[in-house]
Amino acid sequence: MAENDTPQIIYTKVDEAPELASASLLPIIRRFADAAGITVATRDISLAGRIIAAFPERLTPEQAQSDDLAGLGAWVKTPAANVIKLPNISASVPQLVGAIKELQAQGYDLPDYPVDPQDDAQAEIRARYDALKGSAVNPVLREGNSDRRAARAVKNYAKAHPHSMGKWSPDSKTRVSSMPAGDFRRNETSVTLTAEQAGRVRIQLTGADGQVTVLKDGPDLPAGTVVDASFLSVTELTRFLQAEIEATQADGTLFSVHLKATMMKVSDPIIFGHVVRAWLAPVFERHGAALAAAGADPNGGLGTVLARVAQMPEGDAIRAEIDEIMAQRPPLYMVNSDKGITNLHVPSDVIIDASIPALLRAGGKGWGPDGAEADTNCVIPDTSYADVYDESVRYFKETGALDPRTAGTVQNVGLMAQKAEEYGSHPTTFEIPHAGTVTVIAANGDELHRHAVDTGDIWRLCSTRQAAIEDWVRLAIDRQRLEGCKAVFWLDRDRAHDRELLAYVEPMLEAAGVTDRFQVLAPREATRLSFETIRAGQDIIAVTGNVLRDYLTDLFPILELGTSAKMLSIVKLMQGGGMFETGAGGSAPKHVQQLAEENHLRWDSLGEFCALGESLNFLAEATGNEKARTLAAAVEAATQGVLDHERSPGRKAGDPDNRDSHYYFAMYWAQALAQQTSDPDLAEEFRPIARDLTELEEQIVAELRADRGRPVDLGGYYHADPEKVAAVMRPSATLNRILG
Ligand SMILES: NC(=O)C1=CN([C@@H]2O[C@H](COP(=O)(O)OP(=O)(O)OC[C@H]3O[C@@H](n4cnc5c(N)ncnc54)[C@H](OP(=O)(O)O)[C@@H]3O)[C@@H](O)[C@H]2O)C=CC1
Ligand SMILES: O=C(O)CCC(=O)C(=O)O
Ligand SMILES: [Mg+2]
Repeated sequence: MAENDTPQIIYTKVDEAPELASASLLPIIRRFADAAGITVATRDISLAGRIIAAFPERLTPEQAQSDDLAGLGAWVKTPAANVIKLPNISASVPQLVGAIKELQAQGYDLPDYPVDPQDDAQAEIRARYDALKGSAVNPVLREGNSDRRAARAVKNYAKAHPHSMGKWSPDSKTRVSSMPAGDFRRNETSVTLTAEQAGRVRIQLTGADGQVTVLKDGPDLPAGTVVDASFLSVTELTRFLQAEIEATQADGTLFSVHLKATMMKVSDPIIFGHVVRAWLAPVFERHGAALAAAGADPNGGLGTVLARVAQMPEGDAIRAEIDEIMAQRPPLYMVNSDKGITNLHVPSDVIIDASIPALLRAGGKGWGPDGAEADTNCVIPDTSYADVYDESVRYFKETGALDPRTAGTVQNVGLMAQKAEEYGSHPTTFEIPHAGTVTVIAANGDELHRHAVDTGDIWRLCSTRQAAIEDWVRLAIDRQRLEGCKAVFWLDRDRAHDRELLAYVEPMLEAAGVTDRFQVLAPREATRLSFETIRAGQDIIAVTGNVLRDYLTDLFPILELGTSAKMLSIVKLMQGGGMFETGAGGSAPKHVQQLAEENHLRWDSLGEFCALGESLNFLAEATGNEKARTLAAAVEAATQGVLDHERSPGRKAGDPDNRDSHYYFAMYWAQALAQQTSDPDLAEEFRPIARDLTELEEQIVAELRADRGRPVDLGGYYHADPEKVAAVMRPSATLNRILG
């Protein structure tokens, strides 16, 4: 796999907008790093790259690719690891199928995705593809806990240049609705493994006839692991969804469902499928068997169902029935009203961590089928974390929108290492095949959990390791000591899992003598305190589990900074290495479409700039490379320059875009290196570069913008042509020549 045998920094090759941005930014980074003798290698963790690596035997030597994710997964467990990790696609089935089709069209002899495997060979193919589905990258690389916050300069910039905020009205009809009973939170049980219980657990389902099915022999869990089990009742879910469809009709609002079908890749597509089923209930009641036979799987979304119906012999009649039902339903919250893409079309189009904050920023409004904004019923079936959003909605109705000019900031310390909590649960999540009792049996035979379940219920086991928990608490203590601000553990004494965590947290705080510096609050109370604190202009640290880490590092940044793309996201790897994620958001699919149609890339690489500075500083600390430290200081100056001179990309074609911002970043970076005095060699090397980049500004900018406003050809979506991408993303011959 080696592009370079001993890289000092690995920059990930990903998908969509950040990958397009890399085509322009990475050559700049490499040119500058080279001056300090630093090698920056890439590893391909894109969806297309992972698909290619999964089928080596079917591809030509030119097509075949190594399994870079496995290599990186091993590297992050070593002290030398230094990774700049950009956001990648966590694929839903429609995205996976799209990527496979694109690669097939490019001549890759890949098998189709078997929706309904008919034999062992197909089941094996399906298993290989399923391993690539959903959040298959982040949990492998995140061998440490998470420290996410806005850099001081970024926060100050947001205060001085506030983004627009929608108005909140006290009589907004927007609300969050969740199951009244039978959800994961209410069914949760939790234990901490003793030394005797450590080892391989067994998960089994015992039917009414006494027959035992082993759902899973494993995983192996060490002593001290917090092991939770829970299930979501499908009967309760269906009842709840029917009631909410009716209630939405009565309220006169839009209907929307917000899930995390990417990270929760087993449970949430099933829940999403139940929403599609409930929405089209009469059609599924009448034609369930025919729809299933045609592969119209509601878990793939309304888009998949409609596409399959169109291929059925009786398709026109069923489609007419679907249209009739849709017309009777309340209006749906839309992903794209121009194209008729609803909330229910694709399970990965509406992802809760980004979707709800965007709605909150807009004053509680979603987009309806008529292209107009409207109040919305936000359906979040499970109550485990829905309180955070429910309290946010209530708070803004009471107080009005947050003012980004004066708001303080909520930082996050997140428990993430070693596939902690729900985000590591997909190998131990099951759609229950028949009614019975699920038990979890420890290695020594002790029964750890017992739940009575029904056909179709979604049962899962989550685990959180002691080493990860202790590392997280130490990180929280360190961060609080450095910031000196309020800090809150978002843990609920009424929740089984949280009580087990507190049994670790409280003695550690006590032993460190810092109990008085931390509060412990349930998510609802912690949400309110956080908003009250930042509204008063103060800062606060949210110390949370993995799901809230994800949710809050979009929620607060989107309200405070307008986006989570500008966040500093440090993963302090437990074996001593460092991983620097770029921002807290995703891969912005809409941005690719805009580039293809109008040659404008509105992706903001500020997250990459922040990660680069941290990565270089980390390298300097780890290896004593003083030039890396000088480069890092200059990166910080360049980032400040981009902010001070407002060189970030604009949203619309005609505005400066991502490429312009990279050019200015390079110019400020070179200027800072030319001006510094701690390393005369670097100053000497960058003086002519800084001079050329400064003096030739007009020419470079003209070349960068020459073809804007017209469609461009990237040669693919998931697997674009690198030469075509380079031509689009590096259009200035002058800039390319200066960078050599
Ligand atoms: N760390 C990771 O690997 C992550 C991966 N993902 C993956 O990313 C994909 C998309 O996820 P989604 O939830 O839609 O979230 P995104 O963050 O990609 O999109 C939400 C919106 O945020 C804005 N945005 C995000 N990043 C930037 C940026 N750098 N510059 C400017 N604007 C930005 C864009 O707003 P606008 O359109 O208004 O410009 C974008 O449409 C999914 O496949 C998901 O699984 C998601 C989160 C993290
Ligand atoms: O891995 C993913 O699918 C998304 C991760 C994410 O949203 C986050 O870490 O903020
Ligand atoms: Mg997130």
